[in-house]
Amino acid sequence: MLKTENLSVGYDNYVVVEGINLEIKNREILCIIGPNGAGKSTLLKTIATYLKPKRGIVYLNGRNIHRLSPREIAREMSVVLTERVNPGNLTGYDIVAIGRHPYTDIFGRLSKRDKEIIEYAAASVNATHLLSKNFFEMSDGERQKIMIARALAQEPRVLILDEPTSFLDAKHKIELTILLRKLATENNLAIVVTLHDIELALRVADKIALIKNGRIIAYGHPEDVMKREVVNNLYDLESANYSEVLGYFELKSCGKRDCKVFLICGGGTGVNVMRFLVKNEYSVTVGVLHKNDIDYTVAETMELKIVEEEPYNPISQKSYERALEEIRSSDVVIYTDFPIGEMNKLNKELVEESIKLGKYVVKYDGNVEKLKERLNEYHNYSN
Ligand SMILES: Nc1ncnc2c1ncn2[C@@H]1O[C@H](COP(=O)(O)OP(=O)(O)OP(=O)(O)O)[C@@H](O)[C@H]1O
Repeated sequence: MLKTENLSVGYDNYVVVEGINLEIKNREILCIIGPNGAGKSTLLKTIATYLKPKRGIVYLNGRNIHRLSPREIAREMSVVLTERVNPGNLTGYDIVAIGRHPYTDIFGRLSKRDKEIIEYAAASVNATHLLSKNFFEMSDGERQKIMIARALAQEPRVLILDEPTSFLDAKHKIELTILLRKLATENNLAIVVTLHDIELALRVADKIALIKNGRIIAYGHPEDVMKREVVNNLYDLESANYSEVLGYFELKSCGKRDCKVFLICGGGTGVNVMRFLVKNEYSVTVGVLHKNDIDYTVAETMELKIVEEEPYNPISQKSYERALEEIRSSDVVIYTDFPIGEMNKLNKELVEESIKLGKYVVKYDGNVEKLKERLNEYHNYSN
């Protein structure tokens, strides 16, 4: 449907991104990801013919898009940019109806079918209630929905969207990304979209292109592309790490606080405790964790110290001893309500041993406020 060949994009006297070779077929979503100012919008504007390429060609169905007439393009492709539009005193309906212009007569008269499509487009982004509202009275999120409905009313085969989720709340962000997936799969659309939400991109995109420093640094299936080093490098991350298993970031432990905590958990019961402790700059060691435990993944992403065990092996005496050694040098031991089985029963002994050693032992029962109170008690007591 859409292909760029050795494309360079930019403005009057400078190139922003060069050597862009991307291809998107119908039923596919291509997500463009990159830090602020990387050139994502510039690329989309060039594909959408609002800007001329500095070099190279954009093909739409095998034809150079920059040689097609605006009407020819409008019947194939619709574009939603982030720029604020000021359409004057128009209603949501009027705006969505603009999407029908490539199909109406010179007087812009709407047929019965046009009207049905307008209503269908609004309904598909949950914006029916906005059709009678004045555009200038809408919230940013409502405007965004109407602009997307306008693009859908155009019945495009290619849809270009620049940051379509930027003003939407969590529910509508998810709904919109699901809608994009549906439009691609069920309506055979080819969709090019820029998103800052990499977790959503990972979940809906068929292809992903990462832009940094004026070039595409990675391009392919998100599952192949979104590796820790690649994403960390994309955003020059220093205080967080991306995890491909979690599909998101975790803060890195800095351990600035002069309090060493040993956490005994497993099966995901430790995730919230780790997030709380890392946010509050505790120095944390976790164990004994099997390497296939989700708590291990989170701890490893946070770069916590881990006493680890191989998957599906019972905790060995060696790991147990290592954990005990860590506990001896810890100020506080926290344990969660972790499930106990043959593989991790020595973790229960670690809790008992911590009590015998006279450590300040706290049970986390799922309530962070209570955990915080117990830790404050410890701090007041130890001061
Ligand atoms: N109209 C313009 N004229 C000249 N330079 C521009 C223009 N618009 C953007 N730029 C510059 O081009 C570069 C890329 O901008 P662009 O808007 O494409 O980035 P982006 O990746 O979409 O960023 P963001 O994530 O912040 O939206 C930036 O350095 C920006 O300052």
